[in-house]
Amino acid sequence: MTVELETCGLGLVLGGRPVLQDLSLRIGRGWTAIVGPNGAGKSSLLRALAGLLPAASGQVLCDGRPIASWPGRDRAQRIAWLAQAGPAGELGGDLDVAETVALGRIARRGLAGARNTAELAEDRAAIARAMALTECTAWATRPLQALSGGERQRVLLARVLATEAPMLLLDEPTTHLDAPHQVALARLFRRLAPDHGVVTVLHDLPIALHADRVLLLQRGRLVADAAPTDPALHRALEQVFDQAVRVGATANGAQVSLALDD
Ligand SMILES: Nc1ncnc2c1ncn2[C@@H]1O[C@H](COP(=O)(O)OP(=O)(O)OP(=O)(O)O)[C@@H](O)[C@H]1O
Repeated sequence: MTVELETCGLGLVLGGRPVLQDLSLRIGRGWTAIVGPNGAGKSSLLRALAGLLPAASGQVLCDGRPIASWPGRDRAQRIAWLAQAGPAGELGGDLDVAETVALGRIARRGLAGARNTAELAEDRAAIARAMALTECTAWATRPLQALSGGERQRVLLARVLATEAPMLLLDEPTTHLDAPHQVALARLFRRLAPDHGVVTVLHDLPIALHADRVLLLQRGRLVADAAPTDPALHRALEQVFDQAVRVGATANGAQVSLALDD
């Protein structure tokens, strides 16, 4: 199954203020990175794509139908959403790691869960696969609350992967991850990209520039939608980030450096 999300002239208003304005784009298969300054509207766009925020104007379509018209279970089987990492205390009470990952299967099947032994085997295999992909198998019986920030982030990613949804909307998935696990995650997104939509909000530009496509938001507007190799994107990034970064083309794509010198 593949899923296509589309925003048509999307506008969002939060707390009486416009947060997104007149945003039109289509997202299907491939890895799309959403970047931009704090408050640009990245998380709000992701939540709107997930059907979690109502449009003030325009609309969000999932496979051509308004996102709000999809029954919850059908939508959950198509789209999985990872929230921005919050304090540990906000997360599921006393659940252990395997139970937390298994919540991804409840999102897919509903509370009744597997209806027969074949579905139960599917659930177990999906949970094991997701935990292996994020390298958290060894912690299966540890309480989620007892993990470090980076370990917890990997478990929450595993929960999203366990849904086996074809469209993954991930808000700052690299938060708390060390460099090797950031790289592992970028490789995973590349591996998933041929038959999934993987949409990641990222502050980490070096990682974002390994996506297939980069969306640059500024003050609620889309200012660039381009391949990471596009020099116009590099110029737009330097401008939007107020010359605090320098972006240049390399043989393999693009390179980002921080402009620390005066
Ligand atoms: N519930 C809310 N009520 C009022 N304003 C909100 C609400 N949520 C977000 N905003 C505002 O909407 C704007 C966009 O927020 P959003 O979280 O989408 O930005 P972002 O690009 O993801 O930022 P960051 O990089 O800091 O995570 C911000 O100005 C924010 O203050």
